Amino acid sequence: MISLVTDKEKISPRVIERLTRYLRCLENLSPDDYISSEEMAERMGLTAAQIRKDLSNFISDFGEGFGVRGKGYQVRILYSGIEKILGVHKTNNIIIIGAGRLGGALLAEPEFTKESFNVIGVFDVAEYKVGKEVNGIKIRHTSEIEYFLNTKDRVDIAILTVPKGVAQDIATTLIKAGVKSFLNFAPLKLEVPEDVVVSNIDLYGKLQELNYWKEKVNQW
Ligand SMILES: NC(=O)c1ccc[n+]([C@@H]2O[C@H](COP(=O)([O-])OP(=O)(O)OC[C@H]3O[C@@H](n4cnc5c(N)ncnc54)[C@H](O)[C@@H]3O)[C@@H](O)[C@H]2O)c1
Repeated sequence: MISLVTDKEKISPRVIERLTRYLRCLENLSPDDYISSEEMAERMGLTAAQIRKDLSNFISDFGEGFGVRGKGYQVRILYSGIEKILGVHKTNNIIIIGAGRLGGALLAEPEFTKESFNVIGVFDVAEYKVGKEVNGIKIRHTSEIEYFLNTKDRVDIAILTVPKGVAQDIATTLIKAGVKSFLNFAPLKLEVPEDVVVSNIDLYGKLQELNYWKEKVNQW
């Protein structure tokens, strides 16, 4: 229905990050309402120009932008458009490797029972965890991964919540079996081929960033 990237090469990761925030901003609004870039900017602590610039990277299937002159963006259209850009309007099958503290917490997250991000498998090496269920999903032994990937549904994203020392080997095995996207929590840079994407989550790094900005704000 809506939204094509005009030129993927030009889209920076920052724009994609802001798109996910736009979705969060829109999801509490009435779908039939319109919202201006100024109102969105105020709600999100951004500038209206930034929002307009981000959204101008994309066009609708009708060859138009998202906004309606004098009215702003219709919530429903902008929301579904951004979902389409991000690919979250379709089901993404996820596996989690490492059912420890972090993996267990992610599994308990209700977002992962939604259709758009659907956890279809969880793997761990600890025998005493294998066979247990978390959030209705049975933990399988890591040795079953390759069989699982060859026989079950397509896996779109693998989340790595394993110790640093085993993460690369696991990623390599998964890549050989066709997994192309990783959300990596292990504190190392995964070596992956060009056609594989990795998003690293580093909470400690975020705290350091925050600390920098906290100090800056105190100086202003
Ligand atoms: N990115 C961040 O901000 C952040 C924050 C906390 C932890 N971490 C990292 O996330 C990872 C998990 O942390 P945690 O606190 O959940 O650890 P944890 O020890 O509680 O869990 C790790 C799990 O991985 C399993 N495991 C070990 N080897 C495995 C293998 N070969 N195959 C499958 N499973 C295996 C263990 O049995 C355990 O259940 C660690 O690498 C940690 O450094 C990152």
